[in-house]
Amino acid sequence: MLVFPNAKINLGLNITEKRPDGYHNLETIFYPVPVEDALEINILNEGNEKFRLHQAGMEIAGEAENNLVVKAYKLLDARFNLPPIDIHLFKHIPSGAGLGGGSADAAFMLKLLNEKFNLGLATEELEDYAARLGADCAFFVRNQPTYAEGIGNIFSPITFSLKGYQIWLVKPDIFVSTKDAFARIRPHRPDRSLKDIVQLPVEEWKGIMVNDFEESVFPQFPAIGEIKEEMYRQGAIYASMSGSGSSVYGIFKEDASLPEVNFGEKAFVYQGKFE
Ligand SMILES: C[C@](O)(CO)[C@H](O)COP(=O)(O)OP(=O)(O)OC[C@H]1O[C@@H](n2ccc(N)nc2=O)[C@H](O)[C@@H]1O
Ligand SMILES: Nc1ncnc2c1ncn2[C@@H]1O[C@H](COP(=O)(O)OP(=O)(O)OP(=O)(O)O)[C@@H](O)[C@H]1O
Repeated sequence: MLVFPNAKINLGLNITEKRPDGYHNLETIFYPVPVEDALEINILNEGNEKFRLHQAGMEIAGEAENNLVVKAYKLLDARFNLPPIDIHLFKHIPSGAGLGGGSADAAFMLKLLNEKFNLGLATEELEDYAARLGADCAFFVRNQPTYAEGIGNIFSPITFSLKGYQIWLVKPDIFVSTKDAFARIRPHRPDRSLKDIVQLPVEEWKGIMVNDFEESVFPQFPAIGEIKEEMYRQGAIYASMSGSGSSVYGIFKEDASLPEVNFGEKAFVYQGKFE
């Protein structure tokens, strides 16, 4: 069975307060984007290990045991004693990008196992398991536009669509530490909730819908801020960094023609349409 875990972007991100446990409360909107990994599982009929992970595409750091698809398998295996599986993961979503690629893989693995082995888990149960693997992981179970609050783990659905608009996504070869990015922020409550802002026409988002991380990340890594400026120069109706970076997206009208711009040899660039 083969699935295509997709990335997400954050539409706005307000860091509202620092909590006694060191984490931060925030509000953001997760929106699915059609940049995808590929994930396949088959029953493993040889050898005596529980799983084998074959990875291709972009490299990700760390041991197989730490891969979130393996963690997802182990989580359900502990309850259901699953058959051994052969896992093929093709990475296309850049890591450390604020695109949630690892979380998407994990959530899609949970859904895949549920279906392949007829585990009968309801959506809510899948979300509970996903939440144990990462704060934004549960979003990918439903994979619908979602307003998130708390530490990014309390969800409510929102109805609006970017269908028809184009997206231009760039991840430069720059690593931003999420932990450091949070540490540099002075949390504050926004004047207006994202829930309201997102209902305005996209043309009106500029200057109102804000990602608080930009204020701390752009001065440290000016090249990331320059990508955002370039997108506006090229006619974006809205542009922003996603999550704590380092990726930046621009939203363009359906009929805009997007140019080829060199953001560096190692940059990841995607141009496509929202589905
Ligand atoms: C900023 C977002 O990208 C928004 O989508 C995510 O909340 C970040 O999620 P993530 O990359 O999975 O980050 P995690 O691995 O959970 O957290 C990394 C570090 O960021 C800080 N952290 C994270 C989430 C949060 N609500 N408050 C925090 O202060 C903590 O120091 C934590 O140790
Ligand atoms: N299947 C996986 N794909 C990518 N990264 C994984 C995976 N499993 C574990 N990881 C680890 O998770 C880290 C974060 O990867 P991820 O792709 O979720 O990036 P991110 O852009 O930081 O996501 P977020 O939007 O949650 O901040 C990687 O550095 C990697 O070590």
